[in-house]
Amino acid sequence: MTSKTDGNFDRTPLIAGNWKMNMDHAQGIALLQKLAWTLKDAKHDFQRVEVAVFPPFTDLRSVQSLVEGDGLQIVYGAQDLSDQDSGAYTGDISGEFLAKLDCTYALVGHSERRTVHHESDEQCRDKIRAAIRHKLTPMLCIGEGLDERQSGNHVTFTLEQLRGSLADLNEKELEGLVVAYEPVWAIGTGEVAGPEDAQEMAAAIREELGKLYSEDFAQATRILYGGSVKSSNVANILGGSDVDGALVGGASLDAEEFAKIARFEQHLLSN
Ligand SMILES: O=C[C@H](O)COP(=O)(O)O
Repeated sequence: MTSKTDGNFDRTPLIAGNWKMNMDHAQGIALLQKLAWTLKDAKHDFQRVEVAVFPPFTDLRSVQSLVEGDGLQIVYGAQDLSDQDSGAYTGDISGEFLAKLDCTYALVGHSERRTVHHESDEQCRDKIRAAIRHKLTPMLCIGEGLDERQSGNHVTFTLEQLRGSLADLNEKELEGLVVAYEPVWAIGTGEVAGPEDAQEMAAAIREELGKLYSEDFAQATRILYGGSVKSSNVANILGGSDVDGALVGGASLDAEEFAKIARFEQHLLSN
C-alpha cells in the first residue's frame, strides 16, 4: 500500500465536475475552454490525475466537438441514462446516444435522481447494465441522508444501496466501475463530511466490494467523495487512503476553482 503523501497513488485519482442543471451549451463551452486553459497553464498531468465533467445532455454534442477539435484530455460523461436502449420513453436518453457522443462515463443513482425522481436501487442496477451495454463506465452514487447519519446507521444504509444497485452484476461486467459516496446532508449545503467520515465510508465500501467480488476488484475500484468539496477542503478529504477523488457540484461551475481542486496534489504536498 502506498500513501498519497509519498507521491504515489494506488489508483489514478479522478476529479469529476457535475454541472447538474446549470450551463447551457454556449456557457458550457466557455466553462470547458477556461478549465482547459487553466489546467494547461498549470501543466496538469492528466495521466496522473484524471479530470472529467458531467454537463447537461444538451451540452454534450458541443463538448464533444470542443474536446475533439482542440485535442483536450478532459473526459466527459452524462448525468444519467435510461435503462432502455430505444422506444417510447419520452424524455429519456439512451446509452447508445451517449456512446455516439463519445461519453466516457455515466452517472447512475445520483442522490438528486434518487430523491427528486424516486429512483430505486433496482432501477440503478438496470441503468448500470445499460451503461455497460454501451461501453460507458458507470459512476454509481450512494450515500445516506441526515436521519441515517444521526442515528449512526449510515454505513449499513449506504452498503445496502451498494448491494442493491450492483445485485446480479458480475465482476467482469463491472470492470472500471467508479463509486461515488455522497452523503445527502452534505450536498450543496456547505456541510462537508470530515476526512475521517469520508475515509470510514470509502474503506467500508471497498471492504464490501471485496466480499461481493474479489480483493483485486475492490482494490482496483475508485471510490470518490462528493458533498461541498472545494479547493480549501479537497486535500484533507483526499488524504484518506481509500478516497480516490471527488465528485464536485457547485464548485465545478467555476473553472479556476475546479482547476484548483483538480490540482489537489499541490495542497497535499504543501501540507
Ligand atoms: O454531484 C455532486 C454532488 O452532488 C456534490 O454537490 P456539491 O459539491 O454542490 O455539494
